Amino acid sequence: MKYGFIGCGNMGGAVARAVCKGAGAGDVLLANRTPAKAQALADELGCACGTNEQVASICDFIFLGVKPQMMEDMLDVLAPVLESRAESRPFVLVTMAAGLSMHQIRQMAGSGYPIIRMMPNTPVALGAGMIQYCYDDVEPEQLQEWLCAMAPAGQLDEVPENLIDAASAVSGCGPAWVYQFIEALADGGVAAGLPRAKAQEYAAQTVLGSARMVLESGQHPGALKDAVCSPGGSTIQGVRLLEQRAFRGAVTDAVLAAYEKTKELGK
Ligand SMILES: NC(=O)C1=CN([C@@H]2O[C@H](COP(=O)(O)OP(=O)(O)OC[C@H]3O[C@@H](n4cnc5c(N)ncnc54)[C@H](O)[C@@H]3O)[C@@H](O)[C@H]2O)C=CC1
Ligand SMILES: O=C(O)[C@@H]1CCC=N1
Repeated sequence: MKYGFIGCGNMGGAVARAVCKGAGAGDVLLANRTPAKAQALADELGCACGTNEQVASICDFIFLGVKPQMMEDMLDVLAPVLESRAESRPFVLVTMAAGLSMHQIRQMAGSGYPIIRMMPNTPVALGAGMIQYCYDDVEPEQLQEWLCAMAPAGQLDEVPENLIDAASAVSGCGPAWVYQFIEALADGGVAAGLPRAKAQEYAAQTVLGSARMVLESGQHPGALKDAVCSPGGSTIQGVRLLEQRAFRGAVTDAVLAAYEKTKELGK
């Protein structure tokens, strides 16, 4: 079995979904503390389900999808399993844990195994994720194989490890704040008289289309904003109000608060 997942929650489950597309479900093995959760996802994706020990024993890429605070206890149990196979059947650890460095994961796993550290986000579930990654001691063929398996997850960007925490605070956490914005935009529409379902559709499609404009036009977001604001029109009144309420400063501070907390998780 090539790809194994330990922890199939919101993020591990979304990545497993992508890898089933990229590598084929027949090459994927899922494990979770509550086995029924892994079983339900395995049934849906058409892949296999097993135990942490099985993933650690037989998979070539071992995705670690548990919370950072649970990583040490989880790996403590698996360290002897990893050690006993390392010589005969090498493997790559793949961590997605916020705040934990490759060095820390290796210490917890018991040795300096080849490792990929990635920072995905939940839109990975739809193939629309943003994933930063870095690695150490991984063979070029192994990396290529991993990149192929991960391709259906979304945009992959290699970065030095010292940028992962900052990236996590933008694209790892960012979906939560975008959902808050969509909810608020829809609430405004409902307040102005739109039915809820229409308000939500209009808000979400607006965020999707605006994001595509930024990515595909290459224009600065400020210039794109200016193109919406007619002189003496309605939009600039909303811009004025959001500036009064320190909208952009609040978002920037949210990123920095998340960045500081991410660094704390690694201590
Ligand atoms: N949720 C997100 O948007 C993102 C999460 N991450 C990272 O992904 C990792 C997982 O986070 P989530 O999926 O959000 O958490 P989650 O709580 O949804 O999923 C964690 C899963 O691990 C299972 N688990 C816990 N201990 C276990 C053990 N000893 N053995 C096997 N399974 C075990 C839990 O039952 C649960 O299903 C974390 O390290 C987090 O930092 C990274 C980027 C984004
Ligand atoms: O909130 C968290 O800790 C995780 C890391 C990035 C997104 N969610």
